[in-house]
Amino acid sequence: MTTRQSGGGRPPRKQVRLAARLPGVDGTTLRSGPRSRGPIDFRSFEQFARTAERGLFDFLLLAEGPEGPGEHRGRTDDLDAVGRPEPITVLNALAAVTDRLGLAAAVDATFNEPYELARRLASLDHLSAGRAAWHVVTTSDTSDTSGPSDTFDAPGAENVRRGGFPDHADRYSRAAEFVRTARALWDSWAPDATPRRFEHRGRHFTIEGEFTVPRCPQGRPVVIQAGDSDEGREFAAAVADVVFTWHGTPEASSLLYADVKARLAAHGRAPDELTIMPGITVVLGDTDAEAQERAAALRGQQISPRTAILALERVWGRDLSAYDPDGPLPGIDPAPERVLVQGQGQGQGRGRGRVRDPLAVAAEWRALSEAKGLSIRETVIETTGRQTLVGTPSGIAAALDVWVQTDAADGFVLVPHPDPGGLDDFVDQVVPLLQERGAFRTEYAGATLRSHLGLPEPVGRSGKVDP
Ligand SMILES: Cc1cc2nc3c(=O)[nH]c(=O)nc-3n(C[C@H](O)[C@H](O)[C@H](O)COP(=O)(O)O)c2cc1C
Repeated sequence: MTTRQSGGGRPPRKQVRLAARLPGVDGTTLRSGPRSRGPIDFRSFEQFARTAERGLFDFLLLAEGPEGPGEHRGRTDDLDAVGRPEPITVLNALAAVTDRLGLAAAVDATFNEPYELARRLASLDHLSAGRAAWHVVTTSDTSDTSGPSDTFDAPGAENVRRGGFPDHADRYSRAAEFVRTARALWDSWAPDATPRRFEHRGRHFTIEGEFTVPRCPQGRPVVIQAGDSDEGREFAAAVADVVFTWHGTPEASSLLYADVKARLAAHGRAPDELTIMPGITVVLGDTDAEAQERAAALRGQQISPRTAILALERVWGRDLSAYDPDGPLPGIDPAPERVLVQGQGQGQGRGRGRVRDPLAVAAEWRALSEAKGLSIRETVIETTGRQTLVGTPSGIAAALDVWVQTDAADGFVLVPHPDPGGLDDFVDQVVPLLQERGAFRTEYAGATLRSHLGLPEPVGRSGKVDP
């Protein structure tokens, strides 16, 4: 949202939105070290949530995918969360140890059902007194290791798939109808707190009855969207309150920002009814050089020799286990077809498959490796990293503020690498500087997530929706 705040005689200033994301299936989080308790321990979630609330963040987002941990030729990826709890359940527990922080869960609109999910989200909204959000995800049917490393893969969705995997457009059409149906259910209680019958007949769902959860404190939980395709952006413009993106440079982000905001008018919405928040990873240091050193050390930890070979095999589509990670890239070309590395069943590792355009990615990697004299591992480190901002707290506060003031973003979803503790430095060192700049709140003004985001409470309607 583009609320502006004036303080200390300064002109009104667009406010930066902040949120934090804890990955589910993942390829970037470092859970090693003496303080790490692993991805299933509630205390890890609690620590993260308390830090985000101390930083006055709008919300904490728990990522999720239908797939199990990323696996390749029978071995689980080094950095994947093996054993992770179901996000909405965790958020219900977090509601009891936080007061103001918004609580957002990624839940797939391809594999769930509106009545059940609407109930679970409305229940979370009641238990948290108005802090629930739903990140509506649809799950990709391909992965692309040249982009973010935690893409979400259909091949891993066998554990929940019913019949064939729907194509891209169908997934979005189901998601749009899913959200409309869920909203009709949330709206189905009359203002005098009596339930009314709902009825929905559509292409994907035909349901009727009475919704069992009373109208929730926010009216409707906040809706977050992240897909980047044309359909994904249209879907966001039609239904989302927040867009979460991976466009991690101001240039890329401002293009997306202008595009998505321009789509709102066709849906009868104003630009500030949708908040756009790129996911960013920040590495801090007392000096720029120290921050760079720390960033390099983190990348080295993330890309072990084994992970480097694995990333290479996903591009080349061949068994490259005999290659030395500290040696040069393979002279042979990637396998041309979309066949996958031999080994498990059809040969595809779960969770992450082959990149979209292997020949182009291989050519890019080779060019980089030759130009800079990089080994396999160094090339993977250089090409798959996602450390958006590396620098001093003041440099980073200034950069974030500029992104927001120039409408390249409305705010950011922080995705820290080390867990736990990855968010503390940002909250302790960068948040106060954003506050000094008059670009970030110094206290929560309201109690609900809608109020943090400046969104009005929606007006309840009848239980009928258009298909
Ligand atoms: C920033 C971002 C975060 C995402 N987070 C999740 C997630 O937590 N779980 C999931 O299953 N899919 C997630 N997705 C996948 C999207 O829901 C969607 O399925 C995918 O991006 C394909 O749609 P598109 O072609 O419109 O981009 C995410 C996508 C993006 C861009």
